[in-house]
Amino acid sequence: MPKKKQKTKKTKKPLNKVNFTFTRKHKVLLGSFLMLLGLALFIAFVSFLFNWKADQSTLGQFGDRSIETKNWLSKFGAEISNFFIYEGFGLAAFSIAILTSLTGVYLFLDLNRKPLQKFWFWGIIVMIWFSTLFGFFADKNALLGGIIGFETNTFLQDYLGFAGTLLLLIFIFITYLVLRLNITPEVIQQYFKKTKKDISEEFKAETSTDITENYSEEKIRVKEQTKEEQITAEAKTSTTEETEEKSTTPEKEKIVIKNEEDEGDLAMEVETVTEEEEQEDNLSNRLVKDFGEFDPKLELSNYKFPSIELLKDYNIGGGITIDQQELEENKDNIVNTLKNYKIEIAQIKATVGPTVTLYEIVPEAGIRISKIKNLEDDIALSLSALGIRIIAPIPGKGTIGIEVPNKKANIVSMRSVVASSKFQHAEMQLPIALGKTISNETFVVDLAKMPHLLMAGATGQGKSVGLNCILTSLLYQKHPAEVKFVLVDPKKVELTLFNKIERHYLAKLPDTEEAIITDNTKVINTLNSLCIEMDNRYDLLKDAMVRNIKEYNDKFRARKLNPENGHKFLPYIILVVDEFADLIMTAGKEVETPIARLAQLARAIGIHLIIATQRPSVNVITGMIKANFPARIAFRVTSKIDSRTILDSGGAEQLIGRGDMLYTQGNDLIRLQCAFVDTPEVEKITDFIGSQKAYPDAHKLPEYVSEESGTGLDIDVSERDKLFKDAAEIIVTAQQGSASLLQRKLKLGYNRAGRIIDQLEAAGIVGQFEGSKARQVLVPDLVALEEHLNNE
Ligand SMILES: Nc1ncnc2c1ncn2[C@@H]1O[C@H](COP(=O)(O)OP(=O)(O)OP(=O)(O)O)[C@@H](O)[C@H]1O
Repeated sequence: MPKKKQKTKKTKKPLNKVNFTFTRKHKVLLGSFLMLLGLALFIAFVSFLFNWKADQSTLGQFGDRSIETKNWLSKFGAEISNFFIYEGFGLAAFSIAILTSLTGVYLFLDLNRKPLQKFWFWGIIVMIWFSTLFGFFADKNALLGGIIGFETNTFLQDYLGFAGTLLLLIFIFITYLVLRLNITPEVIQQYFKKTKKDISEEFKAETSTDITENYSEEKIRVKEQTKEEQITAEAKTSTTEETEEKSTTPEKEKIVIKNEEDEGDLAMEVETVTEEEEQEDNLSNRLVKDFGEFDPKLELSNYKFPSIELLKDYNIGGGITIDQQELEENKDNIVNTLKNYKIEIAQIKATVGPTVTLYEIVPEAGIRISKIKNLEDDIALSLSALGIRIIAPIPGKGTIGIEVPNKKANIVSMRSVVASSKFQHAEMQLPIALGKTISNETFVVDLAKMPHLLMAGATGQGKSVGLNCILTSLLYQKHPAEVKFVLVDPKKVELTLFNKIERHYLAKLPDTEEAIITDNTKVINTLNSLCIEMDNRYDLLKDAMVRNIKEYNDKFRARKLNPENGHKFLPYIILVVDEFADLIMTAGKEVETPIARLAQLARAIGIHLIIATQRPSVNVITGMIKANFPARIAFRVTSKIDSRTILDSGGAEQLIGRGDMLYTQGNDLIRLQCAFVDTPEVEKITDFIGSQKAYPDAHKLPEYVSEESGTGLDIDVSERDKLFKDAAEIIVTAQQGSASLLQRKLKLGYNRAGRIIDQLEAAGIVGQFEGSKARQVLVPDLVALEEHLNNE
């Protein structure tokens, strides 16, 4: 090492002309001088380019003051420019001016001198190189390369010829790039990769804000990602992408840092590791770039949503109409009745709704609201009208509301609510246009936020219409890829129309004929199957490190989840049970348990329940069910008790039927007129959808085999599951004895996967159940497995 140091020192010595024992003042002076000298040279050189011919004759007569030169720096300029440019290096001589100024700057600012040496060294090389190169064109313009350039060029050409000289110059150029600028093929490659990444990131940031939201989560996830996942992720890419993949692996970048402080020119190589690129993120970027975001609708990309024309317009004559006389009469009636109870009114205001008119009363000061509340029944009697509901006080206002039904109710058509901008522009996951409020506003709710709905009402009060209204709302907003219905209809008539859209929108158990479930035992299987689906979805969400279905699907769309690992786009699943009472009476706990389980847990994974019943008695709507269904709809019921069961308060018994309803999502009661959609309208919509290209089959729910059909541990070889061998191979390959692995890889239900694991245990392939840990795999590899199975 010391030898090397000495050597380099020697080579550099001639360049180091500045005496650094100078004091600071000297340096400033010399620095300023050199800066200005450099500038003077520059000016002189530029001027020389224009005036050299004119000044040619004046050269060599420096002493003769009478001879004038055109150079901007006169005689000095002409002489020195001639020396450096014409007789020297040609155009490249400009580097002398630059280097002189630069030296001045270094001295002036008292900077480290090491870089300066390098500037001079490389500056002179560049100068000679350029002048030699320009020497090729000396016959065209002698100034280009100067005499030195011309001479060097001719000298080289004499020995190497034209091609040889050119090749030598190219070699020197490469030497410069490599040694001076540290440009190597890897650096160039790295640069392009980085630019590409930057562009795609920019693109990504613009197109998907959600992705940026998830970025930090994504980062954590990628860090925690197992090696196995990475391998499978990579395996997914085609062979052509493979080469690209290799280059995206974390890569060591060598940066040569030359320690300027060091005596001599000892270069130190510092290995820095470039920021680990996020494998999956990167892969997903590339996939998105190549194929675009995953589009769940692609398979039915030509699907057309039903048009609004399919719905009937019931209010051809315009909006809501009410008789002025009826309004006056009702007002007088209210005022007089209250007067009888010594309640004076300060103000009264009417809001006309589709079915009822709300009279808002401000009582005179000093009248207690509780008094009015207590007189509710008497007032209703005195007004002798059906369906009066008193709201005392109206939440959020200091007024009392009296709702009086209109003599002639206006139908709120489904068409009007579907066409409303509130519904059309609803930024909701599962928007439902329920109907109109008392002030005639379209009422739109998000089923995903509810997250489950309990619906009750005596027969003939509008329940079925209500269900159709909900289903129609979703058909108008959601593509078949985004939502699937599981319909349970013990009455066998209400929902049959939806059979036509089975292969578009319905989900069913494998190996069942009918998608709409009318048989109670099938309901139990379906509910349990939904529980399996729920568990599976939770596994997927956990694996994807997301909290809910929306985030999951966003991530899947952005191709950040690998389908090879069982990931898929998850449609919302909406379970609709018409006539729940019937079901719970016949099946009891067997139905209640999975329903309660789903209601408790399914919100995050996109399974929502809508349960309707005629009899809202406590043995139908049990505490457990009620607790998990915060959103309720009550149509007219026959008794206050029923109203309490469904709404936790009275009121529903005073409704007027025909779609008049109360809606609550846990706090306030909202009176709504349900939108009316008639069977022929539903038929038109389902016909329209049904006539379009469909999926090959209804959406498959996971298989559920009831517990009773399960067998003990000492399973007969002949009774083994048909997928036993496949399962064994998966378990042995992965060396991980877990049922969820089988669920994912073989797309099985939990129970079946569990049974196969039991069979594997009986066969001695996996060890015993060890609580939360995965079972031990007792067979080391596939060859051993083959032997093991042959020896049985
Ligand atoms: N929103 C509504 N607007 C106007 N009329 C309605 C509305 N909802 C229901 N009706 C009227 O009430 C009738 C009964 O409605 P629906 O069939 O929905 O009752 P239901 O509660 O389902 O009865 P059941 O429980 O016996 O099936 C309808 O045929 C219709 O005439």
